[in-house]
Amino acid sequence: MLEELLAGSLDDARARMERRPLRQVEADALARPAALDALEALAPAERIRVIAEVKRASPSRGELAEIAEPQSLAAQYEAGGASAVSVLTEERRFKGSLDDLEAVRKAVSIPVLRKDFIGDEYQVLEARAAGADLVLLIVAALPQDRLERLYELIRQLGMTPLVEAHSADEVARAVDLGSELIGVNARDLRTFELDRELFGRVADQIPAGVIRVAESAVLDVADVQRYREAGADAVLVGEALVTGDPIATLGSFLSV
Ligand SMILES: O=P(O)(O)OC[C@@H](O)[C@@H](O)c1c[nH]c2ccccc12
Repeated sequence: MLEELLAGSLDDARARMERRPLRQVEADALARPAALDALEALAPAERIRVIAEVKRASPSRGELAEIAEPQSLAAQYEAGGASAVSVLTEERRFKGSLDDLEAVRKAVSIPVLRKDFIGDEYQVLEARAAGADLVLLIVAALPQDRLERLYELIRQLGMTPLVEAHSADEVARAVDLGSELIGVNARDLRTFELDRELFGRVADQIPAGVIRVAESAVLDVADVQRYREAGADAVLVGEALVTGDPIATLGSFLSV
């Protein structure tokens, strides 16, 4: 499944590149005001931080919510105390787009993450051209040399890579990169199975000073509490926010 998702995102990017050549996207990326400092926005604090996700659907959970105006949802996330907004830009299975990201970027003043299956430079440039401050890199989807190249490009463009792992080995690869922001996804993107204990098992492998993010299946306050106790600096939450009252849900998560 992960291979299929990555191939789909890369195909869609190639189709966009026919209309908007790399050099043009690069010029747009470089013309943007500087990216926001996501490491500062997500720095460990007394309270857990929330990265709130704009998510309409997913292959594992199906349709989640009609989100006609991603910018209004994101504004609610900011008002509710989120530290950053994640925007799914994958079109086929998550029903997102780069237009969603651009609209969100205009509506909030906290950092915005491009959440997609990133495999080439064009997608990274597009992210910056649309105003992203952070870009997700999924360790399981990329060989180490490609991971390193994309990681460096994200940094050169002034953005912050969020490096996502789903095993002890993948956490080791994320640490080897020198990553300052590491996400542990409870969901296996190959099988879609959940492992809620994974974060607790690998958290100690992440060096002090690196920001630790627990991702996926954070549905209630007890999940947030469990991750906080296991050492999470932040949680990345989609479903619970798009299917409920975002402000009230954020409030309860932030009171942990
Ligand atoms: O909706 P949830 O279970 O709260 O999950 C959010 C986020 O962690 C999830 O969307 C996600 C994490 N890593 C990904 C990689 C690709 C696509 C999606 C994801």
